[in-house]
Amino acid sequence: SLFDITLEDSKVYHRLIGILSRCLSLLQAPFIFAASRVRAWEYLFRGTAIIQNAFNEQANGQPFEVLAPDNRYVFVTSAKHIKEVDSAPDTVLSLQAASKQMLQPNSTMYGFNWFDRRGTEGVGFIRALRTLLTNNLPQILPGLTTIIKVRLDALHSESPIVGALAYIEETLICAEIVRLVPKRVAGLLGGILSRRLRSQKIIFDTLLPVAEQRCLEREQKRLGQDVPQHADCIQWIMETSPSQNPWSAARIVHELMAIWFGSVHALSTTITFAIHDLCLHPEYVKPLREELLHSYDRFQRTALGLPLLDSFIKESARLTPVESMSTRRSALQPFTLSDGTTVNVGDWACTPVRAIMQNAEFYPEALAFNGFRFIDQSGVNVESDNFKILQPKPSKLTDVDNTWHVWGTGRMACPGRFYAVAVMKVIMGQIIMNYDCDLPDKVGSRYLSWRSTVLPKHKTVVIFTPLQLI
Ligand code: HEM
Repeated sequence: SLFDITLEDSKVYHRLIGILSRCLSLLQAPFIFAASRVRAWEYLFRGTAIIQNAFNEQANGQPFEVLAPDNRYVFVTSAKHIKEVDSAPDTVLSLQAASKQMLQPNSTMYGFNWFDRRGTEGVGFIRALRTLLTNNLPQILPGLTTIIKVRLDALHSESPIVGALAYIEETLICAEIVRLVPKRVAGLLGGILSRRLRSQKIIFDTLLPVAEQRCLEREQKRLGQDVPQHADCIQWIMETSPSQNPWSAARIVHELMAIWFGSVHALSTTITFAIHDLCLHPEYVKPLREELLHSYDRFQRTALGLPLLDSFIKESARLTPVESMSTRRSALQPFTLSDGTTVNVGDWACTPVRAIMQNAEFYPEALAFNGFRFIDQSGVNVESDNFKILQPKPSKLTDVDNTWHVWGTGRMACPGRFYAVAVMKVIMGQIIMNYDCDLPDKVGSRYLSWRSTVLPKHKTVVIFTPLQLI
């Protein structure tokens, strides 16, 4: 009957549609996969923009995901989720495992291979840096001021000088290569590269005899002999290492190399951007110079003060942070946030530090440079109307909170931040008090972007003119 034919036809039709849509979905799956892989590789070159776009489009207080060739990143944005990440045990979400993946220490730090789990060999370095180094700043700063002053003079007469950052650059490049090649060849390639990298060997060989002497003195002290007193990081790292199983000289040097990496790169880049900002906003030079001439000596003696400079560097770090990703934790076990988002083994939980710091919800006139936005109005006298104190609450560069993730968040926030800020103030202070700076090309691009990191371009020129010559 007509009805039977129609029914039969419609069955054939539906079957055909079914086959067609299965074929399409079979074709679509590889297409979607290929597109997501292309996007993952794009992350290497446009990571900062990709994170920002994902934050703008998807976040709204919720976690969002970004893919890289070797990782899935789950960005958390709300105070609640940040707390959940911070409270996860070190056996589940690990900062050390994330750092290990980033730096590939086995290939870049002279065979150092630290444990994924934090605290396996103690966390003495926290006391060494957060407490002992910070407490000793008043003793360190006068000497450091002299070193920086002499070094700036030398740089000025010999410029351009490069090479001081070779260890950091070689470490990053080597670690990136090892991260991106297939796992089967990563070990072999890492071995070849590490034998060819000279800077890590030079650092290791230079520090080893010093650490050996300190270990010898440790032994002599144990036997009741008189030994020299040392107040420096080598000594503090040695003294805060596990007492049951005292570290060898090589182990101490490895720890120093890891800390060195973490400290030098972020510090030098942050200062470079702050110098650029001084050139781009010259109206800040006068009040900053006045503050320094009036209060630098006190700062040198106490490591405290200089609120205008503090706020200026903070504003520079807010608008040009070195990193767009903070609070990195690699999942050693699956982890689920309270909204159901999962972080699988090998994925990272992290925070979008740049996007949060440039969010108008937390920072009024978020994209405008306001060098004194963080100062406490009651304590400082800034005469010009050009300088707006925009934040509802004053804050310091060393602060850590849910809208300021430059130092990480929660219990693992950077223990070197008090030292880092003091060093930045010494360098910026010496530059502002002794030089006028100028950026001849104010409109050209000054940054390189790789993954979530922004670096100043080598070819960006800043002219330093000594003040007495003006
Ligand atoms: C501008 C300079 C610096 C920046 C932006 C910076 C930033 C950071 C960040 C984001 C973390 C991760 C915290 C987390 O994930 O919650 C960290 C950790 C760390 N930083 Fe810094 N840092 C700087 C300078 C320094 C300096 C100068 C030192 C040493 C003197 C240092 C030593 C460390 C150490 C040892 C850790 C690991 C902490 C842990 O495992 O608990 N940093 N830093």
